Amino acid sequence: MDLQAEEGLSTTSFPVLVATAVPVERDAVARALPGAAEEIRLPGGSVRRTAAGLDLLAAGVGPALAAATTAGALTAAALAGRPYRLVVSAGIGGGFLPGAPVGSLVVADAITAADLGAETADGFLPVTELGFGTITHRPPESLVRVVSEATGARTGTILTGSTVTGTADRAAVLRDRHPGALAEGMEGFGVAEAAAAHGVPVLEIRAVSNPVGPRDRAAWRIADALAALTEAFGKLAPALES
Ligand SMILES: O=C(O)c1cccc(C(=O)CC[C@H]2O[C@@H](n3cnc4c(=O)[nH]cnc43)[C@H](O)[C@@H]2O)c1
Repeated sequence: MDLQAEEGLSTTSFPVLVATAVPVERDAVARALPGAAEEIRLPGGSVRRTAAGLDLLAAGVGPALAAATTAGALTAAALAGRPYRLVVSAGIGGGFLPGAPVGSLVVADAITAADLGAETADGFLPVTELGFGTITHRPPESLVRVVSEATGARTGTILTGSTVTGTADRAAVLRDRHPGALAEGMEGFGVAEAAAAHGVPVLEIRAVSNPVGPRDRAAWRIADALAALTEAFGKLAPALES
């Protein structure tokens, strides 16, 4: 169905775009939202429009694909005359212990690219120190507070990387560079870059499926984290609508 033809279906004319990485995360968010939903085709993907006024997008794994897909959805909505008023990057993620144990929820007060820069003989230099771009997007404080109060989410930096941390050494490096980090994912910064390009505020919410550290795939609690994501959006959707 054409996006423009869909005008007026939503409960709000300025809906919220929720970008997850994969369909199971999108479906976990959808389970929290009662009422009919409709699939809207876009170039490079599709958006699930819910009666709650949240459009759900499985934007892909990793910052580059997530940025490209999110930018496509933002552009399509703007061209259709119903631009999004907020973008939410949501999904499962790694949690830094002890601040963010498995099963907990984290909302970002800073969305930071952990590996965007250059290695030098003297260590890692972020792109900002090379004179380019940005490595951090800051969600509006008032919205972060709304999410935290509605869901009980812990507030801190969520790091974005193209590689899932898999060793204690790498986790220690990240802690050292980002003392405020509570969680790690692979999409938040990409989604935030797309939102910033459209002048739309962004949030990132991660349900913790595994600790950040030595890789132990068997210990990942993906089902529990997806359930936490559903519970969070059940509380969040009414708060975001208001
Ligand atoms: O290592 C594996 O065997 C493996 C199997 C299934 C999935 C993965 C992923 O890497 C999924 C990445 C996916 O989930 C988010 N995520 C979850 N935990 C973390 C983490 O500790 N660090 C970074 N990202 C994480 C991420 O946003 C991706 O969308 C691996």
